[in-house]
Amino acid sequence: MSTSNHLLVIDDLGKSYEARRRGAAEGTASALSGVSFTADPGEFITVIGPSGAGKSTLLRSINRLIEPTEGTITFDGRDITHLGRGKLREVHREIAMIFQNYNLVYRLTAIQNVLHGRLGYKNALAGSLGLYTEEEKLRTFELLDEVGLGEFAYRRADQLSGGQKQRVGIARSLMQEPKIMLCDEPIASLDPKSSRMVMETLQRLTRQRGITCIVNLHQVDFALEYSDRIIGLRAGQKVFEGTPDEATPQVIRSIYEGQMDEVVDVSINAPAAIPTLVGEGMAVSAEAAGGAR
Ligand SMILES: Nc1ncnc2c1ncn2[C@@H]1O[C@H](COP(=O)(O)OP(=O)(O)OP(=O)(O)O)[C@@H](O)[C@H]1O
Repeated sequence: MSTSNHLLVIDDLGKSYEARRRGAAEGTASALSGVSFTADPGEFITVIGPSGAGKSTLLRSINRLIEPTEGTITFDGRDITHLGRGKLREVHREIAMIFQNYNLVYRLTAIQNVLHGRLGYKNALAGSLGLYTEEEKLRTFELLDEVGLGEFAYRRADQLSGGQKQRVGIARSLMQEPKIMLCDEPIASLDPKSSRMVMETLQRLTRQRGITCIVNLHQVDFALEYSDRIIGLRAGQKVFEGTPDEATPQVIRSIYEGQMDEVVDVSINAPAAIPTLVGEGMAVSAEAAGGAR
């Protein structure tokens, strides 16, 4: 596969875990196998698939929070698959990560959390003493404004709503000046209205700043609504890659084969795709339509 011109090239990526459960035979279990795709600047890509399909494994392998056991990851023209710790730390500045549980320090204010986005640029002493430049401090205000949280700058993180916490997480990741944002189920704990705000914020960042977003989602409707491209995983393998228009109800059904009860339809305003599936006798959890997993 040519690595030229793409921001990210994932080639034949695989991950096997040691299977050493009590009573089970020793060996390895494949969580991800032969996954290849590319991502370009400013693209909004979602990864969908049933529980256990390998979505988190894929996302976390890209920045090597999980070490892949096969394949290569080329980021910005550089093979980072086997990069040592020091060099990887430099690369991590440009690969931000957004987590389902926000990963904020709750006793600190929104601003202090956003400043933490600069830690990757500081030595250990400056980081632990919280030595930030005036420019960096000003930047936190701008970024909190940008995600609609200017008035909450001095609010402790534990006094923010879930959607606000996630937007602080997004502002913090922007402090890194990333080229790519990996978002692992960023809206799984949020109600539909907050989910929409977070998705709109992420989409705006890709459009306006040319940041690439790769987002793991359970909410198929949101994937259809916000993505430039959708990747479907099933049992660790890529079984679909295409535009939302190409992700027909039939395609969605094939990705979730036998697990349609996991399809989460959160869209109250545009429930176009899922009712078609329900109409064909597929089960969609009524509880799931509330947006939480
Ligand atoms: N640390 C681990 N050790 C062994 N197996 C693991 C480990 N982490 C994940 N797995 C397995 O790898 C497979 C893929 O898991 P992964 O969490 O990537 O799926 P997922 O699509 O993100 O699921 P979910 O939507 O439920 O979060 C699953 O079968 C899971 O049990």
